[in-house]
Amino acid sequence: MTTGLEVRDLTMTFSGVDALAQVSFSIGEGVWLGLIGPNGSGKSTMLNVLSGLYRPRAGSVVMNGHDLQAVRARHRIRQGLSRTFQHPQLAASLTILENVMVGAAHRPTAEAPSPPASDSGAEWLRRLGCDEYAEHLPSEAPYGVQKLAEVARALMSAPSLLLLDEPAAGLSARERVDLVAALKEIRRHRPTLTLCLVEHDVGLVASLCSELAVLSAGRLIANGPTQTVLADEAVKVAYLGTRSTHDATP
Ligand SMILES: Nc1ncnc2c1ncn2[C@@H]1O[C@H](COP(=O)(O)OP(=O)(O)OP(=O)(O)O)[C@@H](O)[C@H]1O
Repeated sequence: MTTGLEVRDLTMTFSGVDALAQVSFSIGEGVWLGLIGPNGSGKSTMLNVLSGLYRPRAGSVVMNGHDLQAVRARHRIRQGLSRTFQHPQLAASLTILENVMVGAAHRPTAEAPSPPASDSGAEWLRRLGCDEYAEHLPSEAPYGVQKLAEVARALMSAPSLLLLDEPAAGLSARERVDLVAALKEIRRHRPTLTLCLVEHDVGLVASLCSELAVLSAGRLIANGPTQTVLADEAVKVAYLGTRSTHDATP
């Protein structure tokens, strides 16, 4: 059985226009892949297809050897696929810690029903540097903490594949530094976690991901080791809109 994620010939069409056109790539188990591309290139559409919110017109998504086509969005989490959203979707009436604990209710059946103490909600909040807000409501916490709380909630479901949709969007420079530290902490504690990171901050992506996949107008224009992809002429053109001596490398 192949572990990790395999995306084969995915096509997603809105009103006759391909938001994704025959996109194929794979992410090996434990690999962190950055999915980048200009505005409107199809990154969020890809995450929505992977998480089952959108049904593709063609193609398949295979995770750890299982074809997810017939698996509904809400059941994919029990198969080990978890995600965050660009704008954190936390329950307003629950504390940050209570929100994080909600993730434990969606652990895969193969996992212990309740996480070990070393993987408790409080422990993840501490690792991600936001434990001081554990008992606060989301509205009382900084935006960066709300975004990290959503990541912690996703981790509580014990995913083998985590999809992060623009975790740095809306964060201050300081919060971005904290985010990178928090994500590195996740890698330290979950070395087998496979991660797909959608993000506009290419420097941040390059500091975390060993591989990149680049979308442009719904097509995959590059995929491979981070530094190789960033040196690719087609990638520079997609980002800068012109062939030039400027460097897309952060
Ligand atoms: N629900 C939808 N209905 C119609 N068109 C859509 C829908 N979602 C996305 N699109 C279109 O699909 C294309 C890809 O959009 P998508 O949001 O996936 O791009 P993106 O790379 O995530 O962009 P951004 O970086 O700005 O978030 C765009 O042309 C967009 O207008």
